[in-house]
Amino acid sequence: MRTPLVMGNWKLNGTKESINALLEGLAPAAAAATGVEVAVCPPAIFLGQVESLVKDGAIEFGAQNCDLNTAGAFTGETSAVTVKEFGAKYSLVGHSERRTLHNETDEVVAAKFKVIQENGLVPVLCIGETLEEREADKTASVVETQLKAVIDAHGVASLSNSVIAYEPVWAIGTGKVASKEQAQEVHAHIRQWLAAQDAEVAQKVQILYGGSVGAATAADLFAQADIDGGLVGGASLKVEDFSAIIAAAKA
Ligand SMILES: O=C(CO)COP(=O)(O)O
Repeated sequence: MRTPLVMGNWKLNGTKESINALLEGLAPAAAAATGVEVAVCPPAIFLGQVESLVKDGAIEFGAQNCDLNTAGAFTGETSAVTVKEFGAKYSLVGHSERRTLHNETDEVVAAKFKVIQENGLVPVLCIGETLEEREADKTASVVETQLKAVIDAHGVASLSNSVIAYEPVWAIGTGKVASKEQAQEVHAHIRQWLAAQDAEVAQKVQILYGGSVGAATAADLFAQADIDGGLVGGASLKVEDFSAIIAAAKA
């Protein structure tokens, strides 16, 4: 059995005050969600603040991105070593906004995946197709290529200590959530494709769905056989919505 994981990606949002309020507000839902892991990924500058606010362990946290380098003359970057030092468990890698806005190729994503893992963090590998790719019937090949970049570089076993987040680009921030059937179809494909290479890894790895997950859609999505939770953007910034999404992950 895979543990359900509900993770908030706060992107470039939050103030000291709003993050205090958000974590305080989420505490009851996180505490009530036995058997569900809850995590948040704040902007890196807030990692220390989040660390000091989640001491009871009901909420884990992670970075949204780490640099390829862990120290040195890399102005403006975030080191996986530092993220780990602040007590984080996870780092996202390959989010579509990084791929698009920061030109992160599959090769860069694969290299970052390794740096994150080598420094004791669990990479959350984000993959997914654009609308154009979906309409051209390329969804399966796009996600396979994105996974293959990591497998070719580091072996399929490297995925056993990671999380995969399927985030169709057309569903991110658009309010157009994939239907439960659409999402399950891709999740099942990912798991079958992985199983052909390593059955154990395929059974173990959590595959999260991301893209306009909301309080109204979460339960149906999370009930699908191959959907192990969610990576939630906008709705994770609202106590009421994210609390309902956390509750929806409880079997
Ligand atoms: O990008 C996402 C999470 O990483 C999804 O964002 P939204 O939930 O705002 O669509």
